[in-house]
Amino acid sequence: MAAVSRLRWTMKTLKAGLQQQPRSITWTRSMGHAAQLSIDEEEWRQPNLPLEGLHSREKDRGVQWVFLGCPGVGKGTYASRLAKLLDVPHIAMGDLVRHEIMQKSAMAEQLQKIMGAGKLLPDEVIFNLLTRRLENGVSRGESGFILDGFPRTVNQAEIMNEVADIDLVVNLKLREDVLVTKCLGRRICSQCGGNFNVASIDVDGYGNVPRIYMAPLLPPPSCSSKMIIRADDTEEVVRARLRVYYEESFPVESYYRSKGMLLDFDVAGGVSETWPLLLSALNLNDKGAIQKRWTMTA
Ligand SMILES: Nc1ncnc2c1ncn2[C@@H]1O[C@H](COP(=O)(O)OP(=O)(O)O)[C@@H](O)[C@H]1O
Repeated sequence: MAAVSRLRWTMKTLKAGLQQQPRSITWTRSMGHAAQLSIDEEEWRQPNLPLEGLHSREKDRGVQWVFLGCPGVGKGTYASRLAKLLDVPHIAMGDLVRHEIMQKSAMAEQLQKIMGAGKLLPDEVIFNLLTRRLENGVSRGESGFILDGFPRTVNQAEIMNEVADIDLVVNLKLREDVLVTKCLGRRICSQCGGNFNVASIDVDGYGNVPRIYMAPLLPPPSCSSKMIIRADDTEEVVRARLRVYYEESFPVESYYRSKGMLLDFDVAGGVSETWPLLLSALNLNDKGAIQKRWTMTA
């Protein structure tokens, strides 16, 4: 019950946060460009995450985690796997937006246009969709969440911080040339909604950047004739989304890093290679149990 009332409270405050937005939006604009950020060395220290405490602090609720990272980095893939493992819902903001567009609501056309240009949607819309999704979850008895694609601006992170305890923020990282190839290779089954990727990636390393190999993730025969490509996965729009990420979302990494909540994680290759490394970085085993006390150091 504690989790339910907390979420209800969260929803109320999210709405209140929206009403206060004009003030915060001004603040975000002045912070909204990576070039204006000065990152001091303190911020780059690795966090001492209270991962074990996370379970003992509130035994009656699931984890409340956030996944950050550029388009194509694999947020959806790893967030959904972890959500299954930890028995919490995977809430992908992009999916909520696409679902809203499919409902052909009054604002669908406008949303489609903004999304099709690779831009961010207004916070009002985002909080509205998120609030609705969380409320539905509460009524179904859900507890905890892994958010993917939210928050994407410091303003969103600030409001979220006021209304919910985020336990951990996982920041997935991958070199940009691979991100673009991955986005262009994305395919979705129009029937079952499964996500696949036809890109075969094998790029040499340079300097400190390691070689990356990722085998394609091909659909089963039952899906292969039903593959569709997201309208915003063209090269032009992917590059626009990356630009938006660096300007608007990159500061969110610094925001959480300075709070000691951010876990940076380099995607090492395909799922079979990366997944065990991610579990290990999160101190989890493949049954979702905590392996050992979190001892991350600087
Ligand atoms: N938190 C958010 N704030 C504003 N717009 C969002 C947010 N999340 C998703 N969107 C919109 O939905 C689009 C698709 O999001 P998503 O599926 O998460 O794509 P990506 O592959 O870029 O991570 C974004 O380009 C943006 O237009």
